[in-house]
Amino acid sequence: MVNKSHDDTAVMLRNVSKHFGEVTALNDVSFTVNKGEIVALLGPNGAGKTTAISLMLGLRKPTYGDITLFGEDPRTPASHRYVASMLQESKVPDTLHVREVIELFKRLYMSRKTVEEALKASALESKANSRVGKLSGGERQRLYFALCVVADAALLFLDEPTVAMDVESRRLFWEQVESMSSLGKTIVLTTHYLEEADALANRVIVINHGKIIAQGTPSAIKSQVNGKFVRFHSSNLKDGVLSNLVGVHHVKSKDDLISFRTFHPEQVLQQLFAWGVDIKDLEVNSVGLEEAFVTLTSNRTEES
Ligand SMILES: Nc1ncnc2c1ncn2[C@@H]1O[C@H](COP(=O)(O)OP(=O)(O)OP(=O)(O)O)[C@@H](O)[C@H]1O
Repeated sequence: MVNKSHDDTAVMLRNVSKHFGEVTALNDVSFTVNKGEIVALLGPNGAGKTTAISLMLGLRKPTYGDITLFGEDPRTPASHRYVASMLQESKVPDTLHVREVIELFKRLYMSRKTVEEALKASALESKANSRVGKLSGGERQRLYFALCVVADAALLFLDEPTVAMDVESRRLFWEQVESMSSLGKTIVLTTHYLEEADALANRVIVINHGKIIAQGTPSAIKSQVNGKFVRFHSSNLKDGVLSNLVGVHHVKSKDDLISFRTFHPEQVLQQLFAWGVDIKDLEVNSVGLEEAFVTLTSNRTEES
């Protein structure tokens, strides 16, 4: 039984599990997405991200648990008018022209957005009269995004939306997603580009083996493993010196370039200086989201 909600919740999953025979793709997952939020689902291959999207879209039925979109069951036609999606297996007929497909979606969603606006948002103006079958992989992805733009739906599900896009297209896509969010659209995306989640998402939900293992703002996720990367050149650092220091991890050395991770860079460097280690071109950087993600999903624990 689904409860109607009239609050700020756009998406709600409560104790959702999905089994495919012996495989547990999602295991007791609960989260909400508020109206206007951009939430990124992150996780390694097979983590359960696409399964979560397909359940939220009502394409599959959860084995256990409840899901609502704006208080409605996603499998009821009523909820479909709010939603547009870019899925990994998206397809449109190759023989249609780009402009025709966008026009078709505009009519389907009875949207007031214009075809020109969608072409511009996806930088496809010059391809408007090309057949879909002639588009490159990246242009095809941009077409699927143009369909989301023209649909003008309140809620967007984007499953690995920037796969095959070049750097410039990806930047344009980020700008467009941000501007849609500023207009109050709610966006749920999956991505393997962790810098994308860092750049775009208000909140990141990290999934591994069908379970949520962390969630929060990108900086909160990073702070869960808030060590520093230290890198420098040295001509006289002896092998094994760093590995024997307490709180120094992942020591790597190649020729005279040394790198390691630590929660206490000041103390470690002070010690090295005191020992007369020659240190040049020193860099101390915060751990990026990518590193945080790898650490979280590989279940490594490190003492400080
Ligand atoms: N239709 C299906 N039948 C059987 N098993 C499935 C099915 N769909 C997904 N799975 C399994 O469920 C698990 C989660 O898959 P899912 O596609 O949701 O992962 P993902 O996080 O989206 O991965 P990727 O990043 O590779 O797209 C995997 O073990 C997958 O093999």
